[in-house]
Amino acid sequence: MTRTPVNVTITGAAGQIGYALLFRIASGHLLGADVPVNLRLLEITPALKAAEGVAMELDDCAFPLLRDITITDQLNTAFDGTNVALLVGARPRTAGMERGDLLAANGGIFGPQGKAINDNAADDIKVLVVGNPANTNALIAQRNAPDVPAERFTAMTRLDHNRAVAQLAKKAGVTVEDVKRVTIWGNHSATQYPDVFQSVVGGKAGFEAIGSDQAWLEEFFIPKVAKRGAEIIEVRGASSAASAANAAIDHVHTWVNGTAEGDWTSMGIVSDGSYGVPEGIISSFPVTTKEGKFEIVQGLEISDFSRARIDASVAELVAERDEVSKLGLI
Ligand SMILES: NC(=O)c1ccc[n+]([C@@H]2O[C@H](COP(=O)([O-])OP(=O)(O)OC[C@H]3O[C@@H](n4cnc5c(N)ncnc54)[C@H](O)[C@@H]3O)[C@@H](O)[C@H]2O)c1
Ligand SMILES: O=C(O)C[C@H](O)C(=O)O
Repeated sequence: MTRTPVNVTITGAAGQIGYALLFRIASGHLLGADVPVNLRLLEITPALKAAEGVAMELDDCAFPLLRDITITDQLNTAFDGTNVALLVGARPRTAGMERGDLLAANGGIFGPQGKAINDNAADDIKVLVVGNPANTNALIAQRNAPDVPAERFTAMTRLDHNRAVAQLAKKAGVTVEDVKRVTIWGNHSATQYPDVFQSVVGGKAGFEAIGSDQAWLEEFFIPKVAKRGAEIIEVRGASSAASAANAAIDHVHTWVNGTAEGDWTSMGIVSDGSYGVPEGIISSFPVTTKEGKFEIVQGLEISDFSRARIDASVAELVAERDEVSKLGLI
């Protein structure tokens, strides 16, 4: 194999999502079965030993595509020549913490990481932020990387997208491949709006395919998808890990390799003002991707029902942006 390896940096590499992610990256699921990778694992100092243990297991898999593993607690080393950065490690919310405290704690992580990406990463860097609050953490990183094109910073709403697809397929009695054009709008939080009105399910308009069941949509589907993260925490006793890692793989794979003809995906991206979402915030939109670039799907008709829900989630993002701005993080 003669291809130059792609440098992939994973922060929080010794955590739950890291453990579910690394083996799939090393076996070719992120970038393709013919793309060799170098892995850069960034962890906080106390977790370096655990990261070494994960690296030992990666070695023991003898993955043909895995060329090199670097384990470090140094930002400049972690992002040196990085082509793809998966920013997973974050400060979780703990008891008694207000939103402002959480944003400030994460600002201390994502600001310096953005700067290190700015100063060290490869010219074609693509960044996916998974660590919560993902949209605003991505905004902080992006604003601290003024030399990197803003569109290279994205936040993960693919897990929400996949959750919506799965619920729609179940309701309509079709397979997940038969569910297309679902959109997650807004924030990766309970205010997000999973939109079925543009979707195509089993070849029919999505709303028709769910029996035009408005009550199911409002009382079951929307809260089920928007609050699924909390439901997983309650039932599993820990936040989603394998499904989050799977969504991160899907997000980058789709970004690099393109969306299927006639379909789209959902990504948290810097708004260009489309659909009335204020320019500059990182909000989820319907996007198509091709050759490593994405475009917002334009011209969708937005009903009053959808508009109110998009606006509510966007208002939350604006409030988060204002808060991190007040804290001097952007
Ligand atoms: N966007 C989504 O859809 C989505 C879904 C699931 C989870 N998440 C979020 O992903 C994050 C990680 O989840 P997890 O289950 O892997 O958590 P985890 O606690 O198991 O692992 C997090 C890891 O990050 C490391 N870390 C903390 N600060 C760091 C820093 N400054 N630099 C490098 N590493 C650092 C920790 O040492 C730990 O190993 C959480 O914020 C979680 O809420 C997001
Ligand atoms: O970690 C969380 O708070 C939940 C997570 O973002 C999820 O959607 O599963």
